[in-house]
Amino acid sequence: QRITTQTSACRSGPTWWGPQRQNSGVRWNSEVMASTAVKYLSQEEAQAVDQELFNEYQFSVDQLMELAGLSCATAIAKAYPPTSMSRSPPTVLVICGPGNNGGDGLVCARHLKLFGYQPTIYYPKRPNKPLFTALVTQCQKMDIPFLGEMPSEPMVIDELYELVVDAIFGFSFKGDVREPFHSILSVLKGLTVPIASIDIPSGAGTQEVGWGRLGPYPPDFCPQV
Ligand SMILES: NC(=O)C1=CN([C@@H]2O[C@H](COP(=O)(O)OP(=O)(O)OC[C@H]3O[C@@H](n4cnc5c(N)ncnc54)[C@H](OP(=O)(O)O)[C@@H]3O)[C@@H](O)[C@H]2O)[C@@H](O)CC1
Repeated sequence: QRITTQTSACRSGPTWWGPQRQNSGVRWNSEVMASTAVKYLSQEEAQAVDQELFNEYQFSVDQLMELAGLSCATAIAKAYPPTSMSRSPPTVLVICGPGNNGGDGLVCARHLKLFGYQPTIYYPKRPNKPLFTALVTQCQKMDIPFLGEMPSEPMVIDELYELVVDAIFGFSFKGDVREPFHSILSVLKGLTVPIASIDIPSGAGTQEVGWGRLGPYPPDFCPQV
């Protein structure tokens, strides 16, 4: 079943538990499994999958975040191979938000570095939790720089980076975007370099399918586990 209700989270393939699982309210029939088309989950469905993985399958957030970040870096490397980019190594700006979507971005940056990219992270609002401080330390130990300020002009980002990873908000975004993220999204809207949004385009949480704050929704490229 193609899921085309409100606010959707992008998935690059069928979920791993097979076509018969229906606990999350998402049906995967053989037609869907055979299809290469992208499928979408509503915000509620994505949150239900999240709860199922934590509660029923007893995954930890660290496990899922590592898989999510690695999967996103892998998808980016397939869509934008280092050899296809003009710089060597290709420069990537990873913008991380205050929740788990931002954590996915930190993991993604670490794996992008291993895949031959040169990531730089902007992480303006950092939760004071061991998981996130550990992820920051791991990036620092890999000599991934953190920006003190977001460039205020889209043109500056276009000149410095070949790709931007949007790891600002995932499926828990709601309401109107608050600062500093409102200004950040305004800058991102003016970019010409590609934006890879993790899970969903940030700010799309309450938007109808068809239009997100970062542009047409679904976007061209939106990796997830
Ligand atoms: N399910 C899975 O299997 C896995 C899911 N994973 C990932 O987790 C993501 C969901 O993570 P999440 O629940 O932490 O929420 P997320 O969207 O990152 O942001 C929450 C933060 O945003 C803030 N905020 C909200 N609205 C705002 C506004 N209008 N303006 C400004 N701020 C606003 C809010 O702030 P608060 O309201 O608390 O002040 C809070 O700090 C999911 O999309 C996927 O990427 C993987 O890590 C693991 C595997």
